[in-house]
Amino acid sequence: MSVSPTQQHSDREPGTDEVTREQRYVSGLYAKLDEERELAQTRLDAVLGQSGGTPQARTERDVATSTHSDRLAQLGSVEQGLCFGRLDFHDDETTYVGRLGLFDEDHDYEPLLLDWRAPAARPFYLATAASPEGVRRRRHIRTLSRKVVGVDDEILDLSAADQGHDLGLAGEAALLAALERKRTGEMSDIVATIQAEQDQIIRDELGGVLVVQGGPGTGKTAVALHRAAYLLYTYRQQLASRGVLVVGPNSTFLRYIGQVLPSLGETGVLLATTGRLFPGATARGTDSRETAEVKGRVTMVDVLTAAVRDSQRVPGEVIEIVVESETLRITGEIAERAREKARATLRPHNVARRVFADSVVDALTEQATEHLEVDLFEGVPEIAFEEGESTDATVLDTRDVDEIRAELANSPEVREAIESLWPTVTPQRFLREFYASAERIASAAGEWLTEAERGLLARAAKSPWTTADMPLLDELAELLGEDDADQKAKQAKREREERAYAEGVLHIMEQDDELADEEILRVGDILDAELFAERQERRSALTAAQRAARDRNWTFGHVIVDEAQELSPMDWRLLMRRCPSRSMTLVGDVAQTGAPAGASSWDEMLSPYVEDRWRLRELTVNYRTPSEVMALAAVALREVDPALSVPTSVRDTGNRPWRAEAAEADLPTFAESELASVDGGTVAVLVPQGRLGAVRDAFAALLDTAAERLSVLAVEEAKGLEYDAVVVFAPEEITKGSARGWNDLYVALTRATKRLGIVHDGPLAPALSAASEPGPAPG
Ligand SMILES: Nc1ncnc2c1ncn2[C@@H]1O[C@H](COP(=O)(O)OP(=O)(O)OP(=O)(O)O)[C@@H](O)[C@H]1O
Repeated sequence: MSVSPTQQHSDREPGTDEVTREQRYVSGLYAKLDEERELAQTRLDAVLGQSGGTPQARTERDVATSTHSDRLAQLGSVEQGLCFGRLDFHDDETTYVGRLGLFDEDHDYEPLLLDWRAPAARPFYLATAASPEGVRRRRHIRTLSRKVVGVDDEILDLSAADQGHDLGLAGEAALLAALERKRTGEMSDIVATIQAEQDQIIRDELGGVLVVQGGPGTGKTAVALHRAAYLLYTYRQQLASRGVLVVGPNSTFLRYIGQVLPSLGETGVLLATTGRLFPGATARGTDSRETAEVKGRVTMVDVLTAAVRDSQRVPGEVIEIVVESETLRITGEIAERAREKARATLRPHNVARRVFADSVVDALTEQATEHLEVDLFEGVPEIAFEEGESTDATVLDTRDVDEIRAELANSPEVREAIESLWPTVTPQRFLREFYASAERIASAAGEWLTEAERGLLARAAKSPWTTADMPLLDELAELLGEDDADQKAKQAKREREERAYAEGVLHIMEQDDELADEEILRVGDILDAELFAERQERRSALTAAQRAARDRNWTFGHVIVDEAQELSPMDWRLLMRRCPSRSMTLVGDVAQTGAPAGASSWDEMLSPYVEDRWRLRELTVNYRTPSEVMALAAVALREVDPALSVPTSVRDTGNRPWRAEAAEADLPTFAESELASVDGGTVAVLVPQGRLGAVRDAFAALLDTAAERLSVLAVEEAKGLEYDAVVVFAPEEITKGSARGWNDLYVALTRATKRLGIVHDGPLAPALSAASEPGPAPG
């Protein structure tokens, strides 16, 4: 059974004196918050005011600066809704719950406010009348800025246990108020009203792969983001240095969720689309669905491997190189031998190139020294060898040979010849040249792709990168590798220097310690030089997230993927490289898969990486979409898979979805009427990809005046988003747009928080017609 917004369950209507009482406490908390801010600011100012001093003093200052700045940012982010809950226990204890922890230093650091992530705050989310966990009353405190505007109480005794809470909702009044609010185009946090099934997921252990499956609007995105905040709070030491990565389907979606983590006081999380996960290339173009599907197949690994091998050439004709009037020859045999040696190392292409080059230069050196010896002996009368005298005595000693070798290796002609046979190449250049050559595509992909599929890969060298290219570039980066021997030597030197410096600092600090107190743990006991050097690096001005964004080899402490069903097998290979520890949270809904290369089962998606070692949690309650809208969406879901059912909606609105037959040009009229109905809320018009251009043209004038509240999007772009009212245009065309057309329509129909309408200018499936009612006439 759903609960209508007017049916809010407050067990007792708390009077105004309760509000006044809570105001007093909440005002005290804000006063404490101000005090903490002032303290952090004073400390920061003091540190910033200092200058000069020893290297140790500078290091300490840097650490202090970043600590106080972080604290200030955190204290600044919790201003809205600082305190949102209170628990009264049977033993007369009272606890307040909020966005961060505040303590009373004058009274033994007694908690004034508990951070929502602290274990002691858990009953706020989990306690029910049937299992109250010692809680007598749960109170939601509603605030506007610093003012308490209301409280909602639940008394958790058994008499309340069967009061129709069939969805097991905690804090229904506060929850329904949160769900009824107008959407602004930015997602809000749900910290005050997290439900028990969501809390279990948020606080699930850090290790291993956790899959969260749930229908539309069940809070998967919200849960994923709160989990990021929870993990950073609970495992800060482990995660702060490696960072947490949150992957979303597109940049509109990332903008939509961008404010949630900062509002929870967390700024060190890297948000990215897969199109941004290859440093050094940015996806600006789009592929057709068919091309994206081919590029996403795991067989692309074989194709690229073959393409890289094809680039390791044996010359058709002997390459002649004239060095100091001598003609040296790279024959097919020499190149073949060098290639075999280099491939036998199993090293990536650019790294194995040294072996190839060495082998060719060796062969050329042999030719050159042979010539020289012949020249030296020319005209010298033959003298018979004495018995026992070596017959292979050479005139050139090893130093001469080394010199000749070095000269050959550095000669531009030799280098050019080697480059033509085994080029040093970046992933970007390789892929551009590959796409631009039908011949290379045919040679590498002949065994794996049909002619038509190969045709989909071909494109001009100057075309922009696409999202589906990113995992291919990443794969190539692995296959090609980087000959970074010189860079590594420099890095090792820098690390040695840093360690020596850190040892110096520790030595000074230890001397101070010894003078101070023999009993106290000394710095060296708890921090060795290596760790200290690492920390030095960590406190560099960049956060882990920022450093990770620039480094392809960065591995994250935890990776969260939203809309995980959309990722292709090639995307997964890239992501798994970024998270060798396999500490991951994957949230999605296989019924909403739109990408042709996306997954239809979690098992199929994950088994190549973790076999069956992943755990599944499900979300079953829909917080976004009212039940009337879900009844219509269920029509689309049945077409996706008759065995699936829609999640249960928390709310009814009494508004059945409407339908109207009208042309593209009439859409703005419907949108205007929806804008009026949602009174300041948001409206989206979702259309088939092929009609987007024409529909946007029709909306040019309206978008000028209502851009803040109105979006016109192709269905694919609406993934993960929500609006107060949604108008879906040409549903038949959406379903016919791709092999996953019904999934796309299901996504479109489940974006509305309040109202849904369908406009069609072609036929409408009878089941869709039956689940809606005739709506307004156009104009
Ligand atoms: N416990 C909660 N309290 C208040 N609001 C909630 C709660 N859980 C979810 N919501 C709200 O429900 C809406 C849907 O949540 P969310 O976008 O996370 O769902 P989703 O499962 O990711 O949906 P989809 O698969 O359709 O993208 C959001 O507005 C979210 O804020």
